[in-house]
Amino acid sequence: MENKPEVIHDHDEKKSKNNPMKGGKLSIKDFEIGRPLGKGKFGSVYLARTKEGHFHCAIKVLFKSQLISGGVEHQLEREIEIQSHLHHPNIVRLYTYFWDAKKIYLVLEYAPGGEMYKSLTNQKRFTEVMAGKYMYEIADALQYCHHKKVIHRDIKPENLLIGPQGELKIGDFGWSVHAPSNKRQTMCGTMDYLPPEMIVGNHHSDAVDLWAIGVLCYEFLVGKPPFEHDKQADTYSAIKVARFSYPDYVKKGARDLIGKLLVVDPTKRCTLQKVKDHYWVTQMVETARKVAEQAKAEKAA
Ligand SMILES: CCc1cccc(CC)c1NC(=O)n1cc2c(c1)/C(=N\C(=O)c1ccc(N3CCN(C)CC3)cc1)N=N2
Repeated sequence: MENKPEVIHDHDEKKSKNNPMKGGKLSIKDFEIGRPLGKGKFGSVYLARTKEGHFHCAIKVLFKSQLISGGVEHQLEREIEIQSHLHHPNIVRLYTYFWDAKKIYLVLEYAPGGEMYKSLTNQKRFTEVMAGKYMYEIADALQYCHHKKVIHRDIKPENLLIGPQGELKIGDFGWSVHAPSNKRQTMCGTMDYLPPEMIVGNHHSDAVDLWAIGVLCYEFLVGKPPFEHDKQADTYSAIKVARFSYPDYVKKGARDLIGKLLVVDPTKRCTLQKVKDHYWVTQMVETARKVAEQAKAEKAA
């Protein structure tokens, strides 16, 4: 049976032509662009679908000029390098990217639930069940990242999205690095999530993400972060000694978990496995599962 390279080659050629996510050189012409989904500092994100196969995705359009004036082009390179190799249900997939003369396009997984911070703002604060379920999901995603030696370093509601089943998805790896790192970039935006070791300027490890999910859990339950103060100096001094208080409605289980994450000494913080196994988290995940099951049963009835 003679070898038929041209047939095999054509077959591959057809596959990559039909499925633009595979192999073929992509351009914005391969997509139909839908409504704008969000606006960020360096660009906007649009709902999109491939012309061939109608594959739904989100395309983030970044202007080269803005990246250069922001001095963040290598940060984008790192973000692409890191996020394109992460495959986890609670992390937004970066399928591929391409560029033209003026712009860079990131083809991302579409998260139809929208932005976590808007959901938190609209609801003021989440129920314990939602907060506990989100804590399990983000701990699972970060455990996967840390296992691959990736530290996120910028966990906060603004970088989180909501998936088709209401699940949390980490949407942005702009500040992530390969561990261990003592990279000190000029931080922009809020310092509410900064851990003591990043303020004092020491070498920091993946434990910075443990601190951040402690702040996140508090903000999910209370509607604002634990160290928020009008004056930046007050925020810093509260963070350095982990000084914060709870409103009365925050219950024992949640206080126990947060208290094990917001620990000044990074080596003493609760591990991600212990977060996933924490009695409050497992209780909330189980309740969320039952509520979802009940809702599905009612829908089917
Ligand atoms: C440029 C945007 C940006 C800057 C910085 C960080 C991030 C990550 C969060 C991003 N977003 C980003 O990369 N994104 C990647 C994404 C993505 C954003 C996204 N979806 C949405 O943004 C979205 C927004 C609203 C929405 N609806 C609102 C109204 N509801 C009634 C129905 C649902 C539904 C989906 N899917 N993949």
